[in-house]
Amino acid sequence: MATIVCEGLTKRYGAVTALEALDLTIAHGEFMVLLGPSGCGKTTTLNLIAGLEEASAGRLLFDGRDVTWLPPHRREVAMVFQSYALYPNKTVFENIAFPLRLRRTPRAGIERAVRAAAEQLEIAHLLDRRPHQLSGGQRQRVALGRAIVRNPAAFLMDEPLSNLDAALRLSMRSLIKRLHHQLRATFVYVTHDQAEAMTLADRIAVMRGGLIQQLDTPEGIYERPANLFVAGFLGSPPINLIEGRIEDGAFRRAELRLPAPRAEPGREVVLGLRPEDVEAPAPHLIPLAGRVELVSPLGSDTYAEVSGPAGTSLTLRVPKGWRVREGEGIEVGVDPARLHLFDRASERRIA
Ligand SMILES: Nc1ncnc2c1ncn2[C@@H]1O[C@H](COP(=O)(O)OP(=O)(O)OP(=O)(O)O)[C@@H](O)[C@H]1O
Repeated sequence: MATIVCEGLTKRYGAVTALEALDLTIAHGEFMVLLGPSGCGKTTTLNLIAGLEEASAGRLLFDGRDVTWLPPHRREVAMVFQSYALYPNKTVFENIAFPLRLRRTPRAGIERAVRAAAEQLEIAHLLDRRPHQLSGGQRQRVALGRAIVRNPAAFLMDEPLSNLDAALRLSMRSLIKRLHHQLRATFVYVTHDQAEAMTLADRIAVMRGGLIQQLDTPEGIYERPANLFVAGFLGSPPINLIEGRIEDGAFRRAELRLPAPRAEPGREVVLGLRPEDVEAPAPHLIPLAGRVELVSPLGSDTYAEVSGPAGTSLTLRVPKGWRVREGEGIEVGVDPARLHLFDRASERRIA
């Protein structure tokens, strides 16, 4: 296990700043997910931690020890890539055994470690095969096995599941979560998939443009997004964002009026309402009415595109048991405590 500390970690490629003075502490045994759109600096961060790239500025500490200039093989971290990076001519056994052969581990030790990892990953029956005789999911298990036998202080994973189909991604996600519980090692995991981030992470660092936008638990990020970018990036279907102004302790946009007691008057704001934060109307809820334009039944849930008050277009989750039809009216209730409010200019959360 290792605590990983990034202190002002910066990476420039010529004029491009891929990572801007990143401060991040990853605790012993923590599952940290770096989440963000393409080009936000996730892979750069992981490569710097692995030692595959050199920092332009800043420091990297493992358990208090400065490793900024240590070569990758002396960092005791294991990297797992999207592409698996297996040796095509070696068997599964030899692929997993490879790092131990490099270390000149005695044969009995190799045999024991490879078998144990293969059992853990449920690929013990595949040890004699070669990579081309395996499915994508099995190949990724081999890559994980090769990482496990090294017994590293930290596992670094760069989009390890993105080459797999949806069903397999789900089962591999569970496997990785189980491995984290069993191994009790520090995991740093890069993805642009919000569902993967939410289900795996102890904490998520949401990144954009080489900067961390928010660092919090999955619940914290979802319930209290720090800014408009984070609010829009997490949630499927995405959060409804409505521009308006604060007047008399309320959010106002034409005839639409919602309580916003904590915001200062005159402020230009954006109101956030998650599609699932509506329910059947009730006395303690604010009524919200509109016309159903489109119904999307997804099996477990049904969503409606609704033309709402003040020219808004909203996506709402239809309350359980309701039947809604396109072209008809709909009225739901909104709990004011579930609304999000952001400053329009700074895009930061107000309440
Ligand atoms: N070797 C390089 N030379 C020049 N620019 C680079 C290099 N590697 C990365 N960059 C730039 O640095 C920025 C961050 O890249 P990085 O790969 O860390 O992003 P990412 O969030 O991992 O994206 P993706 O999900 O697409 O892999 C991008 O603007 C990218 O174009």
